[in-house]
Amino acid sequence: MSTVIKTDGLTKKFPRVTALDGLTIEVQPGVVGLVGSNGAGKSTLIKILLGLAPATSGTGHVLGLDIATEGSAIRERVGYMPEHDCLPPDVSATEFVVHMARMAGLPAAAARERTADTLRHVGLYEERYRPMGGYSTGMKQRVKLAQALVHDPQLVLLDEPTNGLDPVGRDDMLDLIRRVHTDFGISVLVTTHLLGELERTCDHLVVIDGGKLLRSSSTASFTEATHTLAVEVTDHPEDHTLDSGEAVRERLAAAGLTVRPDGSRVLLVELEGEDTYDTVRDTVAALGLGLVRLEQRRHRVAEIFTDHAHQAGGAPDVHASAH
Ligand SMILES: Nc1ncnc2c1ncn2[C@@H]1O[C@H](COP(=O)(O)OP(=O)(O)OP(=O)(O)O)[C@@H](O)[C@H]1O
Repeated sequence: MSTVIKTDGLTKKFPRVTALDGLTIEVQPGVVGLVGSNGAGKSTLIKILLGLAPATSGTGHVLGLDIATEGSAIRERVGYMPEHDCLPPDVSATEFVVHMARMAGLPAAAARERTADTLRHVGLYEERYRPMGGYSTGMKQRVKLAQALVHDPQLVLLDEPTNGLDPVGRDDMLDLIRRVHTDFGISVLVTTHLLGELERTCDHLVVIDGGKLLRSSSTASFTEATHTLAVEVTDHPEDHTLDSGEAVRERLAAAGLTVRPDGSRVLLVELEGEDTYDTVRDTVAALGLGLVRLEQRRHRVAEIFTDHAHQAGGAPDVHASAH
């Protein structure tokens, strides 16, 4: 596997703010998430990787090409989906994507053929002949994705592609992004400030905050199992005055386990060994209660920000998504 993106000490200073601060990352082929709160430096990084803006210091390579000197060769091989709405309202998706394909150097016939293919791939059919001003946000995002793919790039950089979409639209867009890689073998770098959504879509996550790298590792290692059991119990079938969560908590604590409540009927129990499961099951049964859930908790990507905020003394403004 050859490295897709590599930066070393990449720094971008604006007069008032340092948008990237000595960023060193390495991105392998696949679907990679670039996660960070608003203002973390994601869009700045993308523009520098495309050779559209110079770095203040540091170096970077995209598909082995130097961002400082080989910007146009990078843009030939890389597709870019910008964050903001940038579609002319009076032209149709077909006209626009054909135009972008011609700009990328495709001959007229190939541009028309590739446009039809990519618009079909992103799920735009009859609507593709209508002016884009009348499109929904989801349709506009699809056109933006199609124009990033039309010249058959090796890598696409997608800046907040789920922005403005409702949960269903978001899931559709994330499925589409996953398929860009599985169907065409194109590598993807996708940015978001919504943490949960990328857990299912990406192989690898790069988390940045204030232009600095917080963590870069496989999605699996972000969500690895913890040593905590989540236990959820039912109410007592007859005794409605019983606080079932509290009753279980007292008995488990008396049995020597470390327990803390997490909401009214959920307890987090430190896993001491395999027999912790049996102790929980027996305790719940002895109280005449039922178990709704008994499972080993997984780390959420969001926790990296919480952990970091504890160390740094402030919480970055990152939103956990509804997933
Ligand atoms: N052209 C510019 N001139 C001055 N400051 C800039 C410029 N572009 C970005 N910045 C600043 O650099 C920082 C990083 O911005 P950037 O747009 O890269 O963040 P982001 O993570 O993409 O967030 P968002 O999703 O809100 O765009 C911000 O503080 C921003 O205000």
